[in-house]
Amino acid sequence: MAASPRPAPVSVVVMGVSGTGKTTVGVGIAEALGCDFVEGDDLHPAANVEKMRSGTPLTDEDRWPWLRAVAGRVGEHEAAGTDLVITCSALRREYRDLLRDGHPSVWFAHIDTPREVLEQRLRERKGHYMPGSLLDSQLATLEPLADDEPGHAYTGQGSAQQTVDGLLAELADERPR
Ligand SMILES: Nc1ncnc2c1ncn2[C@@H]1O[C@H](COP(=O)(O)OP(=O)(O)OP(=O)(O)O)[C@@H](O)[C@H]1O
Ligand SMILES: O=C(O)[C@H](O)[C@@H](O)[C@H](O)[C@H](O)CO
Repeated sequence: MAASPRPAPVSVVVMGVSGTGKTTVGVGIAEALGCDFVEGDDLHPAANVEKMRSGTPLTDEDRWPWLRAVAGRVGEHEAAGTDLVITCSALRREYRDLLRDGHPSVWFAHIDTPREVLEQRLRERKGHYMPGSLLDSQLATLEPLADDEPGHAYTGQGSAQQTVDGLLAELADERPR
């Protein structure tokens, strides 16, 4: 009997504004899938990190090299045939189109969290370079997923585990493993 074909790899891009829970939830999704987790923030050029630390929003020009680095990681996993979970704010449609270009494995998991909850989380979070003052620009830049983009938006209002489980259920529905 022929072995059943392996499912095509999936690259879950956990997206959303600062403080929405990308890292927390992304780690949980990667554990459940048993795959690599990559912190997309670690791929920012040092100049971008300094800019955010000083409270200045990034521009498109600042973000392009970073987005290309994120896409590069997706490409490496596709070439190896392995699943991946990677965090990347991916706030605008144009950014997501770049990530998806030539990368059919990409599936966007948008964590959509109300502003009041985000403010509270950013106030309580310690030891991170991203100041809460950048939340306005993050929310103003965010373009929600359109119907023709692969992925799903899920509320980040519940516990992190609820968000992990909700996104995994959508993924299982849309990209059966
Ligand atoms: N229900 C929840 N889901 C996710 N994170 C939560 C939740 N409740 C509290 N948090 C906390 O919110 C903070 C922000 O989460 P996290 O760092 O994962 O967000 P992020 O989207 O990766 O942020 P950034 O893009 O700024 O790095 C953390 O301190 C996390 O522990
Ligand atoms: O596109 C952006 O403005 C940035 O990627 C930010 O979203 C940060 O990387 C992240 O949120 C760090 O806290």
